[in-house]
Amino acid sequence: MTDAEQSYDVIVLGAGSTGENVADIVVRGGLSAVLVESELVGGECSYWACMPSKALLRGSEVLGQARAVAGAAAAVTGEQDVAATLDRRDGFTSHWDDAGQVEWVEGAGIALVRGHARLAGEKRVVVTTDDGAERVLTARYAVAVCTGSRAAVPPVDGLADVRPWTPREGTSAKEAPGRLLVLGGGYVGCEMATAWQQLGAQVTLLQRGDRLLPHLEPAAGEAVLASLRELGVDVRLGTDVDAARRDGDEVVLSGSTGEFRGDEVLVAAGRAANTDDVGVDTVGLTPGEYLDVDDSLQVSGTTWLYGVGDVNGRAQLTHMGKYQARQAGAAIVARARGEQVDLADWSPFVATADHRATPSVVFTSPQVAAVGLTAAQAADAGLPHRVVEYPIGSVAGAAVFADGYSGTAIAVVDTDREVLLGVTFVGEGVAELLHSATIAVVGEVPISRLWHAVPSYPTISEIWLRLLETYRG
Ligand SMILES: Cc1cc2nc3c(=O)[nH]c(=O)nc-3n(C[C@H](O)[C@H](O)[C@H](O)COP(=O)(O)OP(=O)(O)OC[C@H]3O[C@@H](n4cnc5c(N)ncnc54)[C@H](O)[C@@H]3O)c2cc1C
Ligand SMILES: NC(=O)c1ccc[n+]([C@@H]2O[C@H](COP(=O)([O-])OP(=O)(O)OC[C@H]3O[C@@H](n4cnc5c(N)ncnc54)[C@H](O)[C@@H]3O)[C@@H](O)[C@H]2O)c1
Repeated sequence: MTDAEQSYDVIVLGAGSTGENVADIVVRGGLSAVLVESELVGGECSYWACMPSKALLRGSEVLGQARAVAGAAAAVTGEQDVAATLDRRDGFTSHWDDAGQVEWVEGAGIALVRGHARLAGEKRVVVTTDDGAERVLTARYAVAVCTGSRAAVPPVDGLADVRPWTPREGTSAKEAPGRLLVLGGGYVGCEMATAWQQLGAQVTLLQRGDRLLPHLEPAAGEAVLASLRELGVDVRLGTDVDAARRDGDEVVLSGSTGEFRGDEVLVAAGRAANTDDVGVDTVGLTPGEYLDVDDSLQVSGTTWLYGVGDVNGRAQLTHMGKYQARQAGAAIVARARGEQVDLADWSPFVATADHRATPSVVFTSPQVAAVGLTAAQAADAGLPHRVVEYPIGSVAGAAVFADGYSGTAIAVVDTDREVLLGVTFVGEGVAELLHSATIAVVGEVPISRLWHAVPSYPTISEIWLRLLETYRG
């Protein structure tokens, strides 16, 4: 080590929600850690993803829920104050200032270096700081790459040249665009179309294939499609966009179903791994690819390198990145102490839930809350299963929640073991129901025991009872 080099037990590349948690866990475990961040401490979730997008959606959701209750609806006499909603969004992002998160990092005893980090061989990282200087960091035990992901711009002719919005612009725009084209009908496309249409834009959503939210139960995409159309969004399924151009101030997309014009286009077509400029080639890996990791988040073929969060492509959700961070952090600490790390499913060192029980919520109206396997995934996995479905609107709690409540619950039951493989709820306000399902799936609670988990009356949770009764037949 030269004088200019600094050594830490653990180096963490990227101070998003994942990297922050890896660093925190290893420091709590008695190791020293340094976080390297090239942009804002807190990463996408805080500034350009979860928090601003949910803030953009929440006002419209509250208004919709009030309008769905006779009596209360009479009080909704005005329109949403869009400027105030955008101000509230700006508050959640701390006006894109990370001072609060930096304070947390310092308070947690984690060192912070600002700059662009690149691996430079085993356990060695070179950071290029904003003034162009280089700092060399070496790790005694481990390096965790938590550099996340960015919007993937699909190979559509001319798309990169029309300066499309990515989710960054889609969540941080200072005003609603007049006409917004949304390319992609997955999580981002459905949420952002729901948000901006209700904040004054005229949205056209273009999605290839025959449904929205294709990775979820078909009922989810159907309900969100109906609600987007009711809001006035022009949804075009079966539209594979293959060319883009600017025509004066307009952006024009062409696809298999015609030509579409707007003032802006939001690309919501999936993510790409931030591994293209992180020096992974210096340790024998291919830049641009997701990091291939085992269940303790250790990069295959190494003993010191970890890939945690969006960068491994396993489950690109903030809560799953933080879960992986807790598991990887525990594994790093144990290995540093020379302890054996148990790689069996559900051990304290592995992220088994990535495969078996990933929960997610799409914050559209209705919401889609899902955990574990869909029916199609259970079939693909060759698991013996039965699908049980029930309309949530028939439950007393739902009828009280909103007049004419409409929703669906779907449970996928493993018929050999009589446990739940997956559950999906589609309806207003179902996000908070999801954790009950996650506990049932992770705990592999037998159906016979779930009968004793009595939901309170009159809550939407009574849907559990209806699902169990339907399964029993
Ligand atoms: C519009 C949108 C809405 C979303 N909403 C939700 C939601 O509601 N709930 C949910 O669970 N998930 C949501 N997600 C997904 C969620 O944002 C991600 O899963 C999460 O942010 C990933 O965290 P991460 O720390 O792994 O990566 P990031 O948050 O991407 O953090 C990586 C960090 O590494 C830094 N970095 C990259 N390269 C380098 C380098 N070479 N040197 C130094 N630093 C580097 C980056 O600047 C960044 O700060 C949403 C995503 C989008 C796009
Ligand atoms: N609420 C949440 O938890 C939340 C919200 C937003 C994002 N996220 C995370 O971010 C990830 C990325 O979201 P996303 O919506 O960008 O990706 P996605 O994979 O969910 O959806 C992208 C969609 O774009 C379509 N598409 C791609 N190229 C196309 C083309 N040329 N023409 C027409 N359609 C095309 C695909 O068919 C796909 O359905 C999600 O998978 C999720 O992990 C989570």
